[in-house]
Amino acid sequence: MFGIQLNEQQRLASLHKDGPAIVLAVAGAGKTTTLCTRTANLITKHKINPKKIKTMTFSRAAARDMKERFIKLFGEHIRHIHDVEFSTIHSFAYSVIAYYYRQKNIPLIIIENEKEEVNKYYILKDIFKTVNHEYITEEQLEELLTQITYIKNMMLKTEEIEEIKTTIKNFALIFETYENIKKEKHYIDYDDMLTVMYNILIHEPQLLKALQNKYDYWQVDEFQDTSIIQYEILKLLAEPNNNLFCVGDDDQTLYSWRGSYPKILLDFPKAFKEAKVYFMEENYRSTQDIIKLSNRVISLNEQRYKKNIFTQKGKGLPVFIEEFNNEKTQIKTIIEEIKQKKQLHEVAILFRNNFSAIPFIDSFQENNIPFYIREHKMSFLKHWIVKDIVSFIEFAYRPWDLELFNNIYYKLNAFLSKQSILHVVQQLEKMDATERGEINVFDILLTYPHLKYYQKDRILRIKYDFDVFRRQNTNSFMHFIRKRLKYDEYLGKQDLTSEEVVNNTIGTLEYLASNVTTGLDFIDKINGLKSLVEEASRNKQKGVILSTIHSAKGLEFDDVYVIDVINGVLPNTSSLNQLKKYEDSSEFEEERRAFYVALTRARKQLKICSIKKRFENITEESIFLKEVKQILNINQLKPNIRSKEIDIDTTKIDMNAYKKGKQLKHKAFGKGCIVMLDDSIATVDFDSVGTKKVDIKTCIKYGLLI
Ligand SMILES: Nc1ncnc2c1ncn2[C@@H]1O[C@H](COP(=O)(O)OP(=O)(O)OP(=O)(O)O)[C@@H](O)[C@H]1O
Repeated sequence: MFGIQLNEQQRLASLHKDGPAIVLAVAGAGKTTTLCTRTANLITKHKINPKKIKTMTFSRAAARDMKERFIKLFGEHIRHIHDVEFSTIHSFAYSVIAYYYRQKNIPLIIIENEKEEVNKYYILKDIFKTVNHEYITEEQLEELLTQITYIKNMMLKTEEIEEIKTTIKNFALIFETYENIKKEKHYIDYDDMLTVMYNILIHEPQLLKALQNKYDYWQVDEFQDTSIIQYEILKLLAEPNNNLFCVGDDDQTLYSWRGSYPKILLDFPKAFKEAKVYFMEENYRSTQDIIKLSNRVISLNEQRYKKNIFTQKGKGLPVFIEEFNNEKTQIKTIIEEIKQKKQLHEVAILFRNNFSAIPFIDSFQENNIPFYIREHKMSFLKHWIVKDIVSFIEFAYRPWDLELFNNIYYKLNAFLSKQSILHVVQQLEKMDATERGEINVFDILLTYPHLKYYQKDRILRIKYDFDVFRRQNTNSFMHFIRKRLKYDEYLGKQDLTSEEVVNNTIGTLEYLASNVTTGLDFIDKINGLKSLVEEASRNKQKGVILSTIHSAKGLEFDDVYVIDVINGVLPNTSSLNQLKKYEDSSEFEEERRAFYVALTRARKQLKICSIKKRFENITEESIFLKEVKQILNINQLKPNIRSKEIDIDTTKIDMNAYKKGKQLKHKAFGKGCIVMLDDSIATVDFDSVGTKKVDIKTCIKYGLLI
């Protein structure tokens, strides 16, 4: 009726009206489409008030996308279409808590914002210091936060919390203290939104009843990422009619670290005996080659329900594997290819970690290529190592700035005591503003009477180094900070849970540093990137999409590049360690699911990109890439992809024709033009079949080059 030709399972699911139902489906099977159609059916066919339908999904961006899609599909048919609510369970919980606290006159203090005086980061750092008598590292703080999220989402009991695997000393005590402080002061963090809401629903039957009456139909997209507490909340809300309609795919579970519990998806029919189950295995998104590969990849996971994804679409373009020499050639090649594309918003670059995006953002800006970032939180730019490097450089130019000095003095390997710093503060207090603006903190430090001779030596040395560095004003600042100021040694001493993150952060900074001429330029670049990221994530302009795989869930694009497919990134180091040390494959399988999600985002063209060197370090081939090569039997194809031994006379190449993008004719593929020349390989964009790699000898033979 709405112009979409649904298949039988989709049709039945979209006509489902009352009682619980679950749609178990493969990627691209039309789960979201079915959920939207069902919503439209409820409104138009069964005359349900749009305000009575509540749909929830895993992220704010996903909720917004779903609403846009719903309006695009059914805007013409439904009058009050904007009344249908799409949200995350967290934002729904927040609105309930805010209402309840208002009624009870309880102050509601959210402690998520790092910039506010009271925030969870500060509280946890403080508790850690009191309990363990030492400062928490950024890595430990991250681990602590992840574990708190996990405990809350899994509704773990005290004895289970004590059993939890962690490197944090006195974890259970820290957790308990944190909970007590929040309770006493009415502080609420992100995870509490769920636990507090759950407790309200349990203890306030009237409010629960009101919510049950407010909505008649509850729907959940991406149900595989629902945690235990979210599930418990949903069950309470859906009572007594249990009009709970959920769609999901266990192969796309990506958030088990934060308590996603796909067993819920598969146990749904047991929990709701009267539940209707709909299965969907036909993919409507991608061409055959993409689907065949994705299916084979995910079939290598053991912890899954077997399904067989298929498509009726044509074979399409072959899946490309691109093995670049380093990150620079990866960027250069992809950018050159992108420049030839007409619909940039149909091109997505997907990555496992957001530091992979930084060099791309930098190059997109240089090449004037519009782009949109799905991730508003580019954690790389907020990373403590980035802050440290910026503080070092700024201090070199502002040696009187005590605040900067406070950020770095204990990272200089000078073993400075708190008393020596206090001495500096006291001396500064005696000076007037003009004097203060002219001194060098090191000079004051040297007047501290209790300095040991080796400390004096080190301070003089560091002061001298900073002076030389400032005078020279070159781009060797990374070397200066890492080697001369011995920041690498400081990093080596840190109790780091993720060496991978440190190496990649330093590597990315080295990459950015290689493109500037002075330390000050570098700071400008970092600040520029920060505003660029903010701008590009706010404005949903029609540009290339840069997204983590996690944020790309639910989306689709004509062309997809999955970049940095190397061991230590995809799959990540932690999953590889778990696998090697403990033969525990659960994390590794989650990484494979992430890879699967990335592959299945592509409609027409899929390129899996790896690099042999990353920031000058030799990389290890991704297990996933090896698997893909085996599946595609790529070793046989390899000579066609990169034919190394061609002896060509480069003087015969008409570079002008290439640069002007002159159209030339290939015997097999028809008209095309070369978009990129790399060693002995040309990337040719053919009108009929899209981009192909052709060795130059063939180009010459077929007249693409003369
Ligand atoms: N019956 C159909 N006929 C034609 N196209 C369809 C049909 N069902 C879905 N599609 C199209 O298939 C694509 C995938 O649909 P949708 O995003 O709803 O799948 P999904 O199961 O939610 O995907 P995923 O879980 O991978 O995010 C969309 O472009 C959608 O328009």
